[in-house]
Amino acid sequence: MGFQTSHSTKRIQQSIFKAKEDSIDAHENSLIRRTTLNFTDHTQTNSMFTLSSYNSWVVRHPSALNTFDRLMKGANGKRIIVFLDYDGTLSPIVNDPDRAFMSDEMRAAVYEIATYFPTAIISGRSRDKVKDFVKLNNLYYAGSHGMDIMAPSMPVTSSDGKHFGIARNTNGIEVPFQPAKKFLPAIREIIRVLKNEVKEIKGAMIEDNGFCLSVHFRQVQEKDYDVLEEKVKSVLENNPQFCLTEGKKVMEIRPSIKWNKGNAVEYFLDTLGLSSCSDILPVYIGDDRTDEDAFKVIQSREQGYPIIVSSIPRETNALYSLRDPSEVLIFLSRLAKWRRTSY
Ligand SMILES: O=P(O)(O)OC[C@H]1O[C@H](O[C@H]2O[C@H](CO)[C@@H](O)[C@H](O)[C@H]2O)[C@H](O)[C@@H](O)[C@@H]1O
Repeated sequence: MGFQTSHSTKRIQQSIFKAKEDSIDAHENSLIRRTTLNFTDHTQTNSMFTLSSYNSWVVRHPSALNTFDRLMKGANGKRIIVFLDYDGTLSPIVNDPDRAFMSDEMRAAVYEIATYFPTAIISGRSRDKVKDFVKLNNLYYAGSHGMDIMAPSMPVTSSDGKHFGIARNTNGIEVPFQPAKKFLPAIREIIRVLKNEVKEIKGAMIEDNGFCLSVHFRQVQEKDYDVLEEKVKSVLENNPQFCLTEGKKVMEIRPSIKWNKGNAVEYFLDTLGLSSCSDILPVYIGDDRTDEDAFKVIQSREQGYPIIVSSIPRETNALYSLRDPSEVLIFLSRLAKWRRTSY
């Protein structure tokens, strides 16, 4: 890499660096678990340090399971709305993105939750793909990090002109809200170019997420990171209307519009007619950096529970935490039971 790096190059470098941090995170994660299981392990000193940093982090972001009764006390008389991320929240992170299946138990828990509370899944995946994984019809879906929303069929009442309401075609049939529609041809072209560019890099994979795309490198050898970075960089330089965000061993290319998972939460609340209600309690559960936008929105409303899924300490706008999808399942089951038994 030369000395005179452009702004976008720096952003890509930061992204790759953060993604490398994720591999450290994963390592730390396994150390935490080993410490829990085996105190005589020779990595004990490091692990103990990691465990103690987790313990001090969880004081600031208390477990939503340990504080469940307190949270439910605060929910009494309120209308709960549930927002769920998919990967890393409802399904465990796996090597092959096409095999990130959720368990039947999780599906049953989400189904029951959605019978009691308005529920939406907000994913970075394409809306169709996440729906294919979840396979439930009693909830709402937003794909492409909120850039493709199938919301309730209520008219939008937002007075600030920010939202455009539910679009309908001439037969009165609902169509999704898609604020990045005009970028579709460019996205298709970027996917075509990148697929061709990375085909020689073992393990690299381009995922079409509808209004954005993912460049996966979970299975790429570290020696090939730089060359992959160069390829993504040159595509971005030719497409300045797009930007890069990062997730777990993935670079995501998306249109540079001010629309994210936080806007999607606001949009759902608007279309549900709940935006200005003082008695609502949105619960948002997510594990990724892109979920931080939604955590911020919920925090700024000063009503609701933003919950991060993480088994390692992380900078976050969430107030509460759960360690992994298995804890998400316990939380959702307890929430359903609370609703079943308290009404
Ligand atoms: O918003 P999400 O539903 O959390 O989607 C974010 C990205 O999730 C997927 O990638 C991640 O999970 C994969 C399967 O476990 C894993 O292989 C990958 O390394 C993770 O980054 C999805 O494939 C991406 O397109 C989403 O953007």
